[in-house]
Amino acid sequence: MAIKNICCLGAGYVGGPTCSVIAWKCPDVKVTVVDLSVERIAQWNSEKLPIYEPLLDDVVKECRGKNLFFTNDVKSAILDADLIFISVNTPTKTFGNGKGRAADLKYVEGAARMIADIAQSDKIVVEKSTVPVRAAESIQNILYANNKPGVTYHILSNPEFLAEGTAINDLLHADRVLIGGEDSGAIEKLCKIYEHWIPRKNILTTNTWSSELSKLAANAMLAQRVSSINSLSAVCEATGADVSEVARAVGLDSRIGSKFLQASIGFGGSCFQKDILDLVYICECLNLPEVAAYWQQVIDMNEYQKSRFTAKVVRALFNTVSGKNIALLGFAFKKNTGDTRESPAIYVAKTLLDEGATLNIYDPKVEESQIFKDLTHPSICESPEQVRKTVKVCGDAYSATKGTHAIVVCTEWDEFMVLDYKKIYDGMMKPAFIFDGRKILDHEKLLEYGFHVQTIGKQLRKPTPPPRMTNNHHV
Ligand SMILES: NC(=O)c1ccc[n+]([C@@H]2O[C@H](COP(=O)([O-])OP(=O)(O)OC[C@H]3O[C@@H](n4cnc5c(N)ncnc54)[C@H](O)[C@@H]3O)[C@@H](O)[C@H]2O)c1
Ligand SMILES: O=c1ccn([C@@H]2O[C@H](COP(=O)(O)OP(=O)(O)O[C@H]3O[C@H](CO)[C@@H](O)[C@H](O)[C@H]3O)[C@@H](O)[C@H]2O)c(=O)[nH]1
Repeated sequence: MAIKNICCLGAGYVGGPTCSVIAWKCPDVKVTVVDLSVERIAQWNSEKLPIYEPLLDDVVKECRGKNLFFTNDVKSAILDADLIFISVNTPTKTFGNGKGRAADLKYVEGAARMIADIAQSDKIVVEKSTVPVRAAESIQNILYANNKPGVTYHILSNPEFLAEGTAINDLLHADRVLIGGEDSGAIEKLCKIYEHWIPRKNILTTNTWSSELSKLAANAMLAQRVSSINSLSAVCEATGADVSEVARAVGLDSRIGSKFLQASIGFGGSCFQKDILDLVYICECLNLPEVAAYWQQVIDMNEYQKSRFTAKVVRALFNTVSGKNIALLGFAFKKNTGDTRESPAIYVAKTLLDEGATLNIYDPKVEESQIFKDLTHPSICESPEQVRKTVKVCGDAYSATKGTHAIVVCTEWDEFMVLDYKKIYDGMMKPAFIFDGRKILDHEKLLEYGFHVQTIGKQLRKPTPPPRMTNNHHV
Protein backbone atom coordinates (compact mmCIF):
# COMPACT_ATOMS: atom_id res chain seq x y z
CA MET A 1 0.00 0.00 0.00
CA ALA A 2 1.29 3.44 -0.90
CA ILE A 3 2.00 5.98 1.83
CA LYS A 4 -1.10 8.09 2.52
CA ASN A 5 -0.30 9.60 5.86
CA ILE A 6 2.98 11.14 6.95
CA CYS A 7 3.89 12.48 10.37
CA CYS A 8 7.00 14.55 11.03
CA LEU A 9 8.38 14.89 14.55
CA GLY A 10 10.10 18.30 14.71
CA ALA A 11 8.78 21.51 13.12
CA GLY A 12 12.14 23.20 12.70
CA TYR A 13 14.27 24.43 9.80
CA VAL A 14 14.20 20.95 8.26
CA GLY A 15 10.85 19.46 9.29
CA GLY A 16 8.85 22.57 8.33
CA PRO A 17 10.17 23.24 4.81
CA THR A 18 10.65 19.56 3.90
CA CYS A 19 7.12 18.58 4.85
CA SER A 20 5.65 21.68 3.23
CA VAL A 21 7.25 20.68 -0.07
CA ILE A 22 6.15 17.05 0.31
CA ALA A 23 2.56 18.23 0.95
CA TRP A 24 2.71 20.57 -2.03
CA LYS A 25 4.05 17.93 -4.41
CA CYS A 26 1.93 15.03 -3.09
CA PRO A 27 -1.62 16.40 -2.81
CA ASP A 28 -3.09 12.98 -1.96
CA VAL A 29 -0.81 12.49 1.01
CA LYS A 30 -1.77 13.98 4.38
CA VAL A 31 1.26 15.51 6.08
CA THR A 32 1.14 16.37 9.78
CA VAL A 33 4.07 18.19 11.36
CA VAL A 34 4.22 18.01 15.13
CA ASP A 35 6.41 19.63 17.73
CA LEU A 36 6.64 19.68 21.50
CA SER A 37 6.81 23.47 21.42
CA VAL A 38 3.35 25.02 21.58
CA GLU A 39 4.77 28.39 20.53
CA ARG A 40 6.44 26.99 17.40
CA ILE A 41 3.29 25.24 16.25
CA ALA A 42 1.24 28.40 16.87
CA GLN A 43 3.69 30.30 14.66
CA TRP A 44 3.44 27.70 11.88
CA ASN A 45 -0.33 28.19 12.02
CA SER A 46 -0.05 31.99 11.95
CA GLU A 47 0.66 34.60 9.28
CA LYS A 48 4.28 34.96 10.46
CA LEU A 49 6.04 31.62 10.17
CA PRO A 50 8.70 30.82 12.79
CA ILE A 51 11.50 30.78 10.20
CA TYR A 52 12.32 33.06 7.32
CA GLU A 53 12.99 31.15 4.13
CA PRO A 54 12.37 32.50 0.62
CA LEU A 55 9.26 30.93 -1.02
CA LEU A 56 8.27 29.08 2.14
CA ASP A 57 5.28 31.33 2.86
CA ASP A 58 3.81 30.62 -0.57
CA VAL A 59 4.15 26.85 -0.24
CA VAL A 60 2.68 26.80 3.27
CA LYS A 61 -0.23 29.04 2.28
CA GLU A 62 -0.98 26.77 -0.66
CA CYS A 63 -1.25 23.58 1.43
CA ARG A 64 -1.95 24.48 5.06
CA GLY A 65 -5.36 23.22 6.16
CA LYS A 66 -5.71 21.11 2.99
CA ASN A 67 -3.15 18.30 3.31
CA LEU A 68 -0.58 20.04 5.53
CA PHE A 69 -1.19 20.40 9.27
CA PHE A 70 0.86 21.72 12.17
CA THR A 71 -0.16 20.46 15.59
CA ASN A 72 0.97 19.57 19.11
CA ASP A 73 -1.27 16.52 19.06
CA VAL A 74 1.57 14.03 18.81
CA LYS A 75 -0.59 11.07 19.71
CA SER A 76 -3.09 11.30 16.86
CA ALA A 77 -0.36 12.14 14.36
CA ILE A 78 1.67 9.06 15.25
CA LEU A 79 -1.35 6.75 15.46
CA ASP A 80 -2.56 7.77 11.99
CA ALA A 81 0.81 7.79 10.20
CA ASP A 82 2.16 5.15 7.82
CA LEU A 83 5.53 6.87 7.75
CA ILE A 84 7.15 9.03 10.45
CA PHE A 85 10.06 11.37 9.87
CA ILE A 86 12.25 12.04 12.88
CA SER A 87 13.42 15.57 12.22
CA VAL A 88 14.40 16.74 15.67
CA ASN A 89 17.51 18.66 16.67
CA THR A 90 20.79 16.80 17.28
CA PRO A 91 23.00 19.45 18.90
CA THR A 92 26.52 18.97 20.21
CA LYS A 93 26.56 17.52 23.73
CA THR A 94 27.20 20.14 26.38
CA PHE A 95 27.94 17.79 29.26
CA GLY A 96 29.18 14.30 30.12
CA ASN A 97 30.96 11.86 27.86
CA GLY A 98 31.79 13.42 24.50
CA LYS A 99 30.97 16.94 25.78
CA GLY A 100 31.65 19.59 23.14
CA ARG A 101 31.96 17.02 20.34
CA ALA A 102 29.51 14.11 20.26
CA ALA A 103 25.98 14.64 18.95
CA ASP A 104 23.40 14.71 21.71
CA LEU A 105 20.82 12.11 20.71
CA LYS A 106 18.40 12.79 23.55
CA TYR A 107 15.79 14.34 21.24
CA VAL A 108 16.09 11.49 18.74
CA GLU A 109 15.74 9.04 21.59
CA GLY A 110 12.76 11.01 22.92
CA ALA A 111 11.11 10.88 19.51
CA ALA A 112 11.72 7.13 19.20
CA ARG A 113 10.26 6.56 22.68
CA MET A 114 7.15 8.54 21.75
CA ILE A 115 6.66 6.37 18.67
CA ALA A 116 7.23 3.18 20.67
CA ASP A 117 4.71 4.29 23.32
CA ILE A 118 1.99 5.40 20.93
CA ALA A 119 2.15 3.27 17.77
CA GLN A 120 -0.48 0.53 17.38
CA SER A 121 0.28 -0.44 13.77
CA ASP A 122 3.29 -0.93 11.46
CA LYS A 123 5.36 2.19 10.79
CA ILE A 124 8.17 3.20 8.51
CA VAL A 125 10.40 5.34 10.72
CA VAL A 126 12.71 7.64 8.81
CA GLU A 127 15.79 9.26 10.32
CA LYS A 128 15.85 12.72 8.75
CA SER A 129 17.92 14.32 11.51
CA THR A 130 21.68 14.23 11.04
CA VAL A 131 22.95 11.47 13.31
CA PRO A 132 26.15 9.54 14.06
CA VAL A 133 26.77 6.38 12.04
CA ARG A 134 24.78 3.46 13.46
CA ALA A 135 22.19 5.66 15.19
CA ALA A 136 19.50 3.68 13.36
CA GLU A 137 20.51 0.69 15.47
CA SER A 138 19.75 2.62 18.68
CA ILE A 139 16.41 3.77 17.27
CA GLN A 140 15.55 0.18 16.40
CA ASN A 141 16.44 -0.98 19.92
CA ILE A 142 14.22 1.67 21.49
CA LEU A 143 11.32 0.95 19.15
CA TYR A 144 11.37 -2.76 19.90
CA ALA A 145 12.16 -2.39 23.62
CA ASN A 146 8.57 -2.66 24.78
CA ASN A 147 7.75 -5.24 22.17
CA LYS A 148 4.16 -4.67 21.08
CA PRO A 149 2.92 -7.81 19.33
CA GLY A 150 1.88 -7.20 15.75
CA VAL A 151 3.68 -3.84 15.35
CA THR A 152 6.61 -3.88 12.93
CA TYR A 153 8.98 -0.98 12.32
CA HIS A 154 11.09 -0.43 9.22
CA ILE A 155 13.86 2.04 9.88
CA LEU A 156 15.30 4.10 7.04
CA SER A 157 17.96 6.78 6.89
CA ASN A 158 17.04 9.73 4.67
CA PRO A 159 19.37 12.61 5.52
CA GLU A 160 18.49 16.12 4.42
CA PHE A 161 20.89 18.20 2.32
CA LEU A 162 18.99 21.50 2.07
CA ALA A 163 20.85 24.69 2.93
CA GLU A 164 19.12 27.54 4.73
CA GLY A 165 18.24 30.52 2.58
CA THR A 166 17.70 28.24 -0.42
CA ALA A 167 15.76 25.44 1.29
CA ILE A 168 12.72 25.36 -0.99
CA ASN A 169 14.78 25.40 -4.15
CA ASP A 170 17.13 22.79 -2.75
CA LEU A 171 14.18 20.56 -1.91
CA LEU A 172 12.53 21.06 -5.30
CA HIS A 173 15.72 20.52 -7.29
CA ALA A 174 17.74 18.24 -5.04
CA ASP A 175 21.00 17.02 -6.61
CA ARG A 176 20.12 13.71 -5.03
CA VAL A 177 17.82 12.19 -2.46
CA LEU A 178 19.57 9.59 -0.35
CA ILE A 179 17.72 6.67 1.20
CA GLY A 180 19.55 4.09 3.27
CA GLY A 181 17.94 0.95 4.58
CA GLU A 182 17.71 -2.80 4.52
CA ASP A 183 14.04 -3.27 3.68
CA SER A 184 13.44 -2.86 -0.03
CA GLY A 185 9.66 -2.54 0.39
CA ALA A 186 9.99 0.40 2.79
CA ILE A 187 12.67 2.01 0.61
CA GLU A 188 10.39 1.71 -2.40
CA LYS A 189 7.51 3.41 -0.57
CA LEU A 190 9.66 6.38 0.41
CA CYS A 191 11.07 6.54 -3.14
CA LYS A 192 7.53 6.81 -4.46
CA ILE A 193 6.93 9.92 -2.33
CA TYR A 194 10.01 11.68 -3.73
CA GLU A 195 9.27 10.50 -7.26
CA HIS A 196 6.37 12.96 -7.31
CA TRP A 197 9.00 15.56 -8.24
CA ILE A 198 12.52 14.09 -8.16
CA PRO A 199 13.62 11.99 -11.16
CA ARG A 200 14.23 8.39 -10.14
CA LYS A 201 17.84 8.54 -11.32
CA ASN A 202 18.49 11.18 -8.66
CA ILE A 203 17.21 8.96 -5.86
CA LEU A 204 20.12 7.02 -4.48
CA THR A 205 19.65 3.98 -2.27
CA THR A 206 22.41 2.60 -0.06
CA ASN A 207 22.83 0.61 3.10
CA THR A 208 21.84 2.40 6.31
CA TRP A 209 25.36 3.11 7.54
CA SER A 210 26.54 4.54 4.21
CA SER A 211 23.58 6.88 4.20
CA GLU A 212 24.22 8.08 7.76
CA LEU A 213 27.93 8.57 7.10
CA SER A 214 27.36 10.29 3.73
CA LYS A 215 25.54 13.15 5.46
CA LEU A 216 28.44 13.80 7.83
CA ALA A 217 30.91 13.36 4.96
CA ALA A 218 29.09 15.84 2.71
CA ASN A 219 29.08 18.54 5.38
CA ALA A 220 32.70 17.84 6.31
CA MET A 221 33.81 18.14 2.69
CA LEU A 222 31.81 21.32 2.06
CA ALA A 223 33.21 22.95 5.19
CA GLN A 224 36.66 21.74 4.23
CA ARG A 225 36.46 23.73 1.00
CA VAL A 226 35.55 26.87 2.93
CA SER A 227 38.42 26.32 5.36
CA SER A 228 40.78 25.61 2.46
CA ILE A 229 39.98 28.86 0.67
CA ASN A 230 40.03 30.76 3.96
CA SER A 231 43.50 29.39 4.74
CA LEU A 232 44.63 30.63 1.32
CA SER A 233 43.10 34.04 2.02
CA ALA A 234 45.75 34.52 4.71
CA VAL A 235 48.44 33.70 2.16
CA CYS A 236 46.91 36.20 -0.27
CA GLU A 237 46.92 38.98 2.30
CA ALA A 238 50.59 38.30 3.01
CA THR A 239 51.69 38.17 -0.61
CA GLY A 240 49.56 40.44 -2.75
CA ALA A 241 47.59 37.66 -4.41
CA ASP A 242 43.81 38.13 -4.51
CA VAL A 243 41.79 35.21 -3.12
CA SER A 244 38.87 35.83 -5.50
CA GLU A 245 41.22 35.52 -8.46
CA VAL A 246 42.79 32.41 -6.96
CA ALA A 247 39.35 30.87 -6.28
CA ARG A 248 38.30 31.57 -9.85
CA ALA A 249 41.47 30.16 -11.36
CA VAL A 250 41.34 27.06 -9.19
CA GLY A 251 37.57 26.55 -9.51
CA LEU A 252 37.66 26.54 -13.31
CA ASP A 253 39.40 23.18 -13.10
CA SER A 254 36.38 20.96 -13.64
CA ARG A 255 37.84 18.42 -11.23
CA ILE A 256 37.70 21.04 -8.47
CA GLY A 257 34.61 23.09 -9.40
CA SER A 258 33.77 26.65 -8.49
CA LYS A 259 31.23 26.30 -5.67
CA PHE A 260 31.98 26.80 -1.99
CA LEU A 261 35.20 28.69 -2.64
CA GLN A 262 33.99 32.04 -1.33
CA ALA A 263 36.48 33.25 1.28
CA SER A 264 34.71 34.70 4.32
CA ILE A 265 34.99 35.55 7.98
CA GLY A 266 34.43 31.85 8.58
CA PHE A 267 31.56 29.45 8.22
CA GLY A 268 28.64 29.44 10.66
CA GLY A 269 25.28 27.75 10.86
CA SER A 270 23.92 24.97 13.00
CA CYS A 271 25.39 22.13 10.96
CA PHE A 272 29.00 22.36 9.80
CA GLN A 273 30.75 22.66 13.12
CA LYS A 274 28.38 20.29 14.93
CA ASP A 275 28.61 17.59 12.28
CA ILE A 276 32.39 17.75 11.91
CA LEU A 277 32.82 17.64 15.69
CA ASP A 278 30.63 14.56 15.66
CA LEU A 279 32.72 13.00 12.89
CA VAL A 280 35.89 13.75 14.86
CA TYR A 281 34.40 12.14 17.95
CA ILE A 282 33.30 9.06 16.00
CA CYS A 283 36.83 8.70 14.56
CA GLU A 284 38.34 8.94 18.03
CA CYS A 285 35.94 6.32 19.33
CA LEU A 286 36.92 4.10 16.41
CA ASN A 287 40.57 4.56 17.39
CA LEU A 288 41.38 6.50 14.23
CA PRO A 289 43.25 9.48 15.75
CA GLU A 290 44.90 10.55 12.48
CA VAL A 291 41.53 10.76 10.74
CA ALA A 292 40.08 12.66 13.69
CA ALA A 293 42.96 15.16 13.64
CA TYR A 294 42.53 15.67 9.89
CA TRP A 295 38.89 16.76 10.20
CA GLN A 296 39.47 18.70 13.42
CA GLN A 297 41.76 20.94 11.40
CA VAL A 298 38.77 22.16 9.33
CA ILE A 299 37.25 23.57 12.51
CA ASP A 300 40.55 24.90 13.84
CA MET A 301 41.08 26.79 10.57
CA ASN A 302 37.60 28.28 10.90
CA GLU A 303 38.35 29.51 14.41
CA TYR A 304 41.61 30.96 13.12
CA GLN A 305 39.80 32.79 10.32
CA LYS A 306 37.25 34.34 12.68
CA SER A 307 39.92 35.50 15.12
CA ARG A 308 42.26 36.67 12.34
CA PHE A 309 39.52 38.86 10.88
CA THR A 310 38.46 40.33 14.21
CA ALA A 311 42.07 41.01 15.20
CA LYS A 312 42.49 42.85 11.91
CA VAL A 313 39.55 45.11 12.77
CA VAL A 314 41.01 46.00 16.17
CA ARG A 315 44.53 46.50 14.76
CA ALA A 316 43.32 48.84 12.04
CA LEU A 317 41.42 50.93 14.57
CA PHE A 318 44.76 51.85 16.18
CA ASN A 319 44.72 48.81 18.43
CA THR A 320 41.95 50.09 20.57
CA VAL A 321 38.22 50.04 20.05
CA SER A 322 37.46 51.02 23.62
CA GLY A 323 34.85 53.77 23.52
CA LYS A 324 34.47 53.47 19.75
CA ASN A 325 31.10 52.97 18.14
CA ILE A 326 31.08 50.24 15.48
CA ALA A 327 28.29 49.20 13.12
CA LEU A 328 27.79 45.51 12.40
CA LEU A 329 25.93 44.94 9.14
CA GLY A 330 24.42 41.48 9.23
CA PHE A 331 24.00 39.11 12.13
CA ALA A 332 22.63 35.95 10.47
CA PHE A 333 25.15 33.22 9.59
CA LYS A 334 24.44 33.75 5.87
CA LYS A 335 22.07 35.79 3.74
CA ASN A 336 18.37 35.00 3.23
CA THR A 337 17.89 33.49 6.66
CA GLY A 338 17.11 34.86 10.10
CA ASP A 339 19.08 32.01 11.70
CA THR A 340 21.99 33.05 13.90
CA ARG A 341 23.15 29.67 15.14
CA GLU A 342 26.98 29.67 15.25
CA SER A 343 26.97 32.90 13.27
CA PRO A 344 30.48 34.38 12.96
CA ALA A 345 28.83 37.75 13.71
CA ILE A 346 28.35 36.61 17.31
CA TYR A 347 32.09 36.03 17.61
CA VAL A 348 32.88 39.41 16.05
CA ALA A 349 30.40 41.19 18.34
CA LYS A 350 31.67 39.43 21.44
CA THR A 351 35.30 40.27 20.71
CA LEU A 352 34.56 43.92 19.99
CA LEU A 353 32.40 44.21 23.13
CA ASP A 354 35.15 42.57 25.21
CA GLU A 355 37.54 45.19 23.79
CA GLY A 356 35.24 47.96 25.02
CA ALA A 357 33.43 49.00 21.83
CA THR A 358 29.78 49.94 21.61
CA LEU A 359 27.85 48.34 18.75
CA ASN A 360 25.03 49.27 16.42
CA ILE A 361 23.70 46.10 14.81
CA TYR A 362 21.43 45.79 11.80
CA ASP A 363 20.22 42.63 10.10
CA PRO A 364 17.27 42.58 7.71
CA LYS A 365 15.79 39.35 9.15
CA VAL A 366 17.14 38.75 12.64
CA GLU A 367 14.81 39.94 15.38
CA GLU A 368 16.17 42.27 18.08
CA SER A 369 15.21 39.73 20.76
CA GLN A 370 17.34 37.07 19.04
CA ILE A 371 20.38 39.36 18.87
CA PHE A 372 20.14 40.06 22.60
CA LYS A 373 19.50 36.40 23.34
CA ASP A 374 22.71 35.47 21.49
CA LEU A 375 24.84 38.23 23.00
CA THR A 376 23.63 37.76 26.58
CA HIS A 377 24.12 34.00 26.54
CA PRO A 378 26.33 32.98 29.50
CA SER A 379 28.96 31.57 27.10
CA ILE A 380 29.23 35.00 25.45
CA CYS A 381 28.99 37.58 28.21
CA GLU A 382 29.33 37.96 31.95
CA SER A 383 27.01 40.91 32.29
CA PRO A 384 23.77 40.98 30.28
CA GLU A 385 23.07 44.50 31.64
CA GLN A 386 26.35 45.69 30.16
CA VAL A 387 25.40 44.20 26.76
CA ARG A 388 22.06 45.97 26.87
CA LYS A 389 23.83 49.24 27.56
CA THR A 390 26.45 48.88 24.84
CA VAL A 391 24.49 47.27 21.99
CA LYS A 392 21.83 49.03 19.97
CA VAL A 393 19.79 47.13 17.39
CA CYS A 394 18.86 49.38 14.47
CA GLY A 395 16.08 49.25 11.90
CA ASP A 396 18.20 49.97 8.83
CA ALA A 397 21.79 50.26 7.66
CA TYR A 398 21.79 54.08 7.55
CA SER A 399 20.79 54.57 11.17
CA ALA A 400 23.16 51.76 12.21
CA THR A 401 26.18 53.39 10.58
CA LYS A 402 25.47 57.03 11.45
CA GLY A 403 28.11 58.54 13.72
CA THR A 404 30.15 55.31 13.94
CA HIS A 405 33.93 54.92 13.61
CA ALA A 406 33.76 51.74 11.58
CA ILE A 407 31.49 49.33 9.74
CA VAL A 408 31.96 45.56 9.80
CA VAL A 409 30.05 43.58 7.16
CA CYS A 410 29.35 40.18 8.69
CA THR A 411 26.63 38.80 6.38
CA GLU A 412 26.45 39.00 2.59
CA TRP A 413 22.88 40.41 2.32
CA ASP A 414 22.25 41.75 -1.19
CA GLU A 415 20.94 45.03 0.19
CA PHE A 416 24.37 45.85 1.63
CA MET A 417 25.80 45.96 -1.89
CA VAL A 418 23.52 48.76 -3.04
CA LEU A 419 23.65 51.15 -0.09
CA ASP A 420 24.63 54.77 -0.70
CA TYR A 421 28.13 54.55 0.77
CA LYS A 422 28.90 58.20 -0.01
CA LYS A 423 26.03 59.21 2.23
CA ILE A 424 27.14 56.69 4.85
CA TYR A 425 30.73 57.98 4.71
CA ASP A 426 29.57 61.56 5.20
CA GLY A 427 27.64 60.59 8.33
CA MET A 428 30.53 58.71 9.98
CA MET A 429 33.40 59.75 12.29
CA LYS A 430 36.70 60.26 10.46
CA PRO A 431 38.82 58.46 9.61
CA ALA A 432 36.00 56.13 8.56
CA PHE A 433 36.76 52.40 8.33
CA ILE A 434 34.93 49.60 6.62
CA PHE A 435 35.76 45.91 7.00
CA ASP A 436 34.14 43.76 4.36
CA GLY A 437 34.06 40.27 5.85
CA ARG A 438 32.15 38.91 2.87
CA LYS A 439 33.90 40.49 -0.11
CA ILE A 440 30.66 41.91 -1.49
CA LEU A 441 31.38 45.64 -1.71
CA ASP A 442 32.92 47.78 -4.43
CA HIS A 443 36.22 48.47 -2.70
CA GLU A 444 37.54 50.91 -5.31
CA LYS A 445 34.45 53.11 -4.92
CA LEU A 446 34.73 53.00 -1.14
CA LEU A 447 38.38 54.06 -1.35
CA GLU A 448 37.42 56.94 -3.61
CA TYR A 449 34.85 58.12 -1.07
CA GLY A 450 37.64 58.21 1.50
CA PHE A 451 37.00 55.01 3.46
CA HIS A 452 39.86 52.98 4.88
CA VAL A 453 38.90 49.57 3.52
CA GLN A 454 39.99 46.12 4.53
CA THR A 455 38.65 42.81 3.28
CA ILE A 456 39.48 39.13 3.23
CA GLY A 457 42.26 37.75 1.06
CA LYS A 458 43.29 40.95 -0.67
CA GLN A 459 45.55 43.89 0.17
CA LEU A 460 43.90 47.21 -0.65
CA ARG A 461 45.52 50.57 -1.23
CA LYS A 462 45.10 53.56 1.09
CA PRO A 463 42.03 55.75 0.43
CA THR A 464 42.14 58.55 -2.08
CA PRO A 465 43.34 61.62 -0.13
CA PRO A 466 40.73 64.38 0.14
CA PRO A 467 41.31 67.39 -2.19
CA ARG A 468 43.94 69.76 -0.69
CA MET A 469 42.69 73.03 0.75
CA THR A 470 44.56 75.99 -0.78
CA ASN A 471 44.38 79.76 -0.65
CA ASN A 472 45.78 80.14 -4.15
CA HIS A 473 42.66 80.31 -6.32
CA HIS A 474 44.72 80.40 -9.53
CA VAL A 475 46.31 77.03 -8.94
N1 LIG B 1 18.98 23.49 9.64
C1 LIG B 1 19.36 22.94 8.52
O1 LIG B 1 19.55 23.62 7.52
C2 LIG B 1 19.57 21.45 8.42
C3 LIG B 1 19.78 20.88 7.16
C4 LIG B 1 19.96 19.51 7.05
C5 LIG B 1 19.89 18.71 8.18
N2 LIG B 1 19.69 19.27 9.41
C6 LIG B 1 19.55 18.38 10.56
O2 LIG B 1 18.14 18.22 10.80
C7 LIG B 1 17.87 18.11 12.20
C8 LIG B 1 16.89 19.20 12.61
O3 LIG B 1 17.50 20.45 12.42
P1 LIG B 1 16.68 21.81 12.52
O4 LIG B 1 17.59 22.88 12.11
O5 LIG B 1 15.37 21.62 11.83
O6 LIG B 1 16.43 21.87 14.11
P2 LIG B 1 15.42 22.84 14.87
O7 LIG B 1 15.98 23.02 16.23
O8 LIG B 1 15.08 24.01 14.04
O9 LIG B 1 14.07 21.97 14.99
C9 LIG B 1 13.96 20.80 15.72
C10 LIG B 1 12.57 20.77 16.37
O10 LIG B 1 12.36 19.48 16.94
C11 LIG B 1 11.51 19.67 18.08
N3 LIG B 1 11.52 18.45 18.88
C12 LIG B 1 12.49 17.98 19.71
N4 LIG B 1 12.12 16.79 20.22
C13 LIG B 1 10.89 16.51 19.72
C14 LIG B 1 9.99 15.43 19.86
N5 LIG B 1 10.29 14.36 20.61
N6 LIG B 1 8.81 15.49 19.19
C15 LIG B 1 8.49 16.54 18.42
N7 LIG B 1 9.31 17.59 18.24
C16 LIG B 1 10.50 17.57 18.88
C17 LIG B 1 12.08 20.91 18.73
O11 LIG B 1 11.14 21.49 19.61
C18 LIG B 1 12.38 21.78 17.50
O12 LIG B 1 11.32 22.64 17.19
C19 LIG B 1 19.23 18.19 12.88
O13 LIG B 1 19.70 16.88 13.07
C20 LIG B 1 20.10 18.91 11.87
O14 LIG B 1 21.46 18.58 11.99
C21 LIG B 1 19.50 20.62 9.55
O1 LIG C 1 31.89 29.47 -0.26
C1 LIG C 1 31.35 29.53 0.85
C2 LIG C 1 30.15 28.85 1.17
C3 LIG C 1 29.62 28.96 2.45
N1 LIG C 1 30.23 29.73 3.38
C4 LIG C 1 29.65 29.85 4.73
O2 LIG C 1 29.42 28.55 5.22
C5 LIG C 1 28.30 28.52 6.10
C6 LIG C 1 27.31 27.46 5.71
O3 LIG C 1 26.69 27.83 4.49
P1 LIG C 1 25.71 26.84 3.69
O4 LIG C 1 26.35 25.52 3.57
O5 LIG C 1 25.32 27.50 2.45
O6 LIG C 1 24.42 26.81 4.65
P2 LIG C 1 23.82 25.71 5.65
O7 LIG C 1 22.39 26.02 5.79
O8 LIG C 1 24.66 25.63 6.88
O9 LIG C 1 23.91 24.32 4.85
C7 LIG C 1 24.89 23.32 5.11
O10 LIG C 1 24.50 22.53 6.20
C8 LIG C 1 23.22 21.88 6.03
C9 LIG C 1 22.90 21.19 7.32
O11 LIG C 1 23.46 19.94 7.44
C10 LIG C 1 23.32 20.93 4.84
O12 LIG C 1 22.08 20.26 4.66
C11 LIG C 1 23.69 21.72 3.59
O13 LIG C 1 23.84 20.83 2.49
C12 LIG C 1 25.00 22.45 3.85
O14 LIG C 1 25.32 23.28 2.73
C13 LIG C 1 27.72 29.95 6.04
O15 LIG C 1 28.18 30.68 7.16
C14 LIG C 1 28.29 30.51 4.76
O16 LIG C 1 28.40 31.90 4.79
C15 LIG C 1 31.40 30.43 3.07
O17 LIG C 1 31.95 31.14 3.91
N2 LIG C 1 31.91 30.31 1.80
